Amino acid sequence: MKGRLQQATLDLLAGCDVQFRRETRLDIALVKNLPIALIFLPAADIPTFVGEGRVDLGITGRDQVAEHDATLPAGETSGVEEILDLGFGGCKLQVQVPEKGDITEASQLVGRNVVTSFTALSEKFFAGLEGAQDGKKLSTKIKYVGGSVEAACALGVADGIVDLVESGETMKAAGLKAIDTVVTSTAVLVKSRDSNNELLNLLTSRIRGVITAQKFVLCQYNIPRSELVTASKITPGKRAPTITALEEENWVAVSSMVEKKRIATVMDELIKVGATDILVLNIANSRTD
Ligand SMILES: Nc1ncnc2c1ncn2[C@@H]1O[C@H](COP(=O)(O)OP(=O)(O)OP(=O)(O)O)[C@@H](O)[C@H]1O
Ligand SMILES: O=P(O)(O)OC[C@H]1O[C@H](OP(=O)(O)OP(=O)(O)O)[C@H](O)[C@@H]1O
Ligand SMILES: [Mg+2]
Repeated sequence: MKGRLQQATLDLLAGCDVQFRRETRLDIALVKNLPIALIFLPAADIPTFVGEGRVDLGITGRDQVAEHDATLPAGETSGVEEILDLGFGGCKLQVQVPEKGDITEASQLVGRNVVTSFTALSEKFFAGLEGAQDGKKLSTKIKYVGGSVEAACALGVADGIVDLVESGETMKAAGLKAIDTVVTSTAVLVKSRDSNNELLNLLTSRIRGVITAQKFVLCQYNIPRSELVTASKITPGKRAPTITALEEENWVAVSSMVEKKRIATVMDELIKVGATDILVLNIANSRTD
């Protein structure tokens, strides 16, 4: 996880209490409080190292895993197994063409020049459009470039590109528009298919705990017992809400994990069914598996 995903990954490791000091210019670091080594690799190379079982766990983009898998011969199982969506690093791999051109759909690029860093996924995508069977030569010409893919159309190297889009600013600045999506991506935790050991499971469990904690808040409220069934449907919790009796007769206190992105709506609904004293608390960490 070198590059763009690095900071979020470092924050995640800190949340897991994985302690290490990385010497400048060194891409390997020994963890102080666990018998593991961390290796900082470019996102695109991680599926190869993990897939070959050289590294047990990896953090990279789902787009990179998909690109790696697309290079495998038909029928071969990938050595890379996705175990967790980490929620950050969201982006889309999209087909883009000049804004002021006559191309409006990807099929119009068939037989023309396409530039990308994701050649295997692009070949698959255009093979699909061409109805080409495995092994049949593609008429669309897919060329690899390592970076600044967005410059290819303006430089006359490509009629269209396949590149990542997050905010869309790069695309807009280069005078391009998206006409199709090849893959939607977020950062993922991957494991080597044949790796399985206690440390791997421990680390996975810690990472899952931190990610869950980031995704959820704890919602607490008081509600008349008569409304409990209705309220519990609004906040079912991860397993079930925790119910505590209040000193006041016929009232209960409820405490339940709620997805952060749903919390405003959940509070609106709770108010409607008679909940009072609604509190929302951040969760620093969690372990639910
Ligand atoms: N603009 C972006 N927004 C969000 N995530 C992105 C963006 N660009 C890339 N990513 C995600 O981060 C991963 C790694 O991207 P990164 O830019 O670090 O690699 P790179 O382009 O190969 O290297 P570099 O840009 O350092 O030359 C991508 O595969 C993708 O999953
Ligand atoms: O939609 P946006 O928010 O503008 O982000 C998308 C851009 O980010 C990535 O490039 P990066 O900065 O990694 O440079 P690179 O092309 O050299 O990899 C990607 O290849 C796009 O060019
Ligand atoms: Mg990049």
